[in-house]
Amino acid sequence: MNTAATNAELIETKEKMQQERCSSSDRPLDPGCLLPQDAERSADQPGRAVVDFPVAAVLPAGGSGERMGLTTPKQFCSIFNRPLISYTIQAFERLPWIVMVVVVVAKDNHDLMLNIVRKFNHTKVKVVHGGTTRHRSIYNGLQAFSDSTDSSTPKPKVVIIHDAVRPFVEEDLLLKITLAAKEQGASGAIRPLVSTVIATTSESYLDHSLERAKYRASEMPQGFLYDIIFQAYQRCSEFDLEFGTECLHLALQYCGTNARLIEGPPTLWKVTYKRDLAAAEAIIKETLSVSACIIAEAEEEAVELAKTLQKNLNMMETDVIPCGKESNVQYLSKTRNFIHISASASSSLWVLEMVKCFEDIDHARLYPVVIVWVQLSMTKQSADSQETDEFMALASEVKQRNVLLYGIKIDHSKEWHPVWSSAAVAHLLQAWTCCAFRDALLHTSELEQWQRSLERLGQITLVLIRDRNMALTGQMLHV
Ligand SMILES: Nc1ccn([C@@H]2O[C@H](COP(=O)(O)OP(=O)(O)OP(=O)(O)O)[C@@H](O)[C@H]2O)c(=O)n1
Ligand SMILES: O=C(CO)[C@H](O)[C@H](O)COP(=O)(O)O
Repeated sequence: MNTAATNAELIETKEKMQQERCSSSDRPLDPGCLLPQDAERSADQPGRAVVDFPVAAVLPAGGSGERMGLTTPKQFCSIFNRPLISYTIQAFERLPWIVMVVVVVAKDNHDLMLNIVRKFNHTKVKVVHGGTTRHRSIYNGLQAFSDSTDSSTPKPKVVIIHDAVRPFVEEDLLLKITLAAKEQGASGAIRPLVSTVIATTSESYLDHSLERAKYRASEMPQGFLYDIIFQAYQRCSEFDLEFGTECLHLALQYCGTNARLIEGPPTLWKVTYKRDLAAAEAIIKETLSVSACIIAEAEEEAVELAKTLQKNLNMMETDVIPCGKESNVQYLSKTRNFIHISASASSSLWVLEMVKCFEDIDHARLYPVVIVWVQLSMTKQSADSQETDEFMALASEVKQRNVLLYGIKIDHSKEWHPVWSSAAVAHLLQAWTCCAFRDALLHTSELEQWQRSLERLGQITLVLIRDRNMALTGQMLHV
């Protein structure tokens, strides 16, 4: 960036980002906000304005994640240095119409949870202690609202219950669940069954099988009028609290409330096994890499390279903009991937200024931001060790602030291709009499080489952005 952005511009950008986060824009910032199926919004989508009553959420996070088989409970496992539970909290907290998020954790994890809340600046969270089963934990979470002496947790009209280990939940669905819960008393998300459900005998023989098309998998989120679900938990049996797995069932059995069922997207699935963590990471990566901003320095070659790279990155939405304060700041709110193209040796000032802007608008708090610095080298010199060390040091400095910096050097020297410039071949070439033929041949070779370099540049840039590999930051790759 040539000139630092003014505070007013940054404040404006931050406000714009907040509006975009809260709006139904088609390219939101946060994974969870943008999943392909949500682009197809149904015509009967309820409007945001209709939520004119208090809505709170209870996220049970008091389990130990036995099926995951790790020592850390799955809700505290990290993706991009951020625990899963924080992604789920954010999915609720970002919605202005959700006033409070009660997170239920085991007593031993209380401090860990408070640290997460502090570190990721969650502002609507209240932490309460869980019980020995999921139902007991949910009940504890609901009780947080029943204490009339605690003004920090006023009783909501509708409460949404959602497992802490289901990080991808969209506003559309939360709205539908909330409105259906208000109208009907209870509502829940469902999915078609993947496998057929069968009943077995005690000797492990088939007893009978269910007609798959008639049944659905019960997922989360589920919504309830607070008074109904709280009453259901007060009335239910010890057996229910110990062995039950379905909140909708409690509302039906103990309050006579039939839940309205709403089909949700496949991304609602519950992180249960190790492979689910990898799947969650893949979804986050995919969502973070839908777009990029290519910023070209003023040199003619840099601008040309930017345009070519844009063509080669056709799997992503890209914009090419000149390096300058307005454009740079404006684009901060649109993507978390930046490709800076320059023909000069150092971009460290630009990188530091960008990182400062990210900090000012809190752009890298929740998700890592990628900067790929593409250096167009007009001479055939390879980077000296001081240059490499400086780049490494810069990358490790900005990594502390969740910015992943990678470098790619692309050689565009006017010298001949190495194969042709060997002494022997050069000698032969000098002997040529037909200069025009010789020049044409050399030129073709250079062009092919350049073409290959451009293709590799596109491929490597895409991989760096998609993979967001922490270990590769500070590397200066050569194409
Ligand atoms: N005593 C419990 C048990 C579960 N949960 C929460 O309920 C959600 C769904 O439960 P599940 O996937 O079964 O989580 P775990 O019980 O942790 O997993 P496992 O059954 O593999 O041990 C999770 O967010 C989990 O933390 C809870 O709050 N309190
Ligand atoms: O999908 C659900 C429907 O309410 C629950 O998340 C599920 O039943 C939780 O059960 P468990 O803790 O045994 O995995």
